[in-house]
Amino acid sequence: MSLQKLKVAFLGPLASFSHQAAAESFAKTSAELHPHVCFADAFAAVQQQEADYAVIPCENSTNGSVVQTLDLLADRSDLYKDVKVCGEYYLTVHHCLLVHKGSYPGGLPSYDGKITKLYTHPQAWGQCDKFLAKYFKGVERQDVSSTSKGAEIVSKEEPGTDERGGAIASRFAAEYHGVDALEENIEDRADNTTRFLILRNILADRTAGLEFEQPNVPNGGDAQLHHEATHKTLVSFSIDHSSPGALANALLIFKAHGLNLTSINTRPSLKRAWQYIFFVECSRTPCAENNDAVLNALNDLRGVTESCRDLGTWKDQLGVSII
Ligand SMILES: O=C(O)C(=O)C[C@]1(C(=O)O)C=C[C@@H](O)C=C1
Repeated sequence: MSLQKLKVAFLGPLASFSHQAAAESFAKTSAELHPHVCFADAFAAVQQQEADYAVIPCENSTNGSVVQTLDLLADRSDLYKDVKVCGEYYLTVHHCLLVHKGSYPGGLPSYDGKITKLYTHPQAWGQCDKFLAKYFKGVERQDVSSTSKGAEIVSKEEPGTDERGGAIASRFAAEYHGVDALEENIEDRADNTTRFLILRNILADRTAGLEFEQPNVPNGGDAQLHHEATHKTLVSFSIDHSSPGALANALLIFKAHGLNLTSINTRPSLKRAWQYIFFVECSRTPCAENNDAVLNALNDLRGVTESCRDLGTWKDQLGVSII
């Protein structure tokens, strides 16, 4: 293995939640963290082996799937054919409403209703529904490339203009961009958590032997040491929509190989309206008898699907089972 530091790509600018997830998940290594302006650039960096890993959000416990990530995993134009998932990381996400420094020294009680525009990443709106409905009903919302980008925009506002902005981002972003938090913990649920996928290039020798392990396991704690983690696998496929039972047949294959289905997502195929790419996640507790279960299931799936792709297997950071 080369002595060069590991390079980890994430959605920037610095102080995004992706930055936090990348820093925490690679805390035990002396990895270099590289911000990218969009998820696609982080995927491309891994495909081109400019980065060893990318840390990409895929799902939030309050607001569901990150569709931008599913679309990149769908890889309809074969741009990221060597990119696979090798790990996951769960980050508790606390949002703040950030405003230009000094604009409301009295915090939320001193707010005069004059914010005309809110900025954040599209995923964050649905995580703060209740707070936004209570204080910012009808205020224009502008999607930006990340929560940290929103904080940066607010930090650069010219004071004294009619346009006043607010950004939804982390306390870390407030400190990094030098803006104030009008209110903290504005997420609908205190347990608001985003799951990040760790991606690597399967052709890269440098990362082949490394197994990703979350340093601060959310529910397992010490018990994890005495238990065998389950493994998760992500597969995408498309089927012949006109054939009755095509989807049922594909799903039955997972059962036949002892793979437990844990989630199903879809995205439009973009070949024909109302036809889909299916994303199936399944899990198994590794043992001698099921070592080849994923391989065999994929072989069988190829027989009943139009296209099928193995998107990787990794250690489940939540589920533990007794050996
Ligand atoms: O905008 C950011 O800070 C990100 O890292 C992206 C992202 C996401 O897409 O889910 C990450 C965590 C939060 O759920 C909100 C936004």
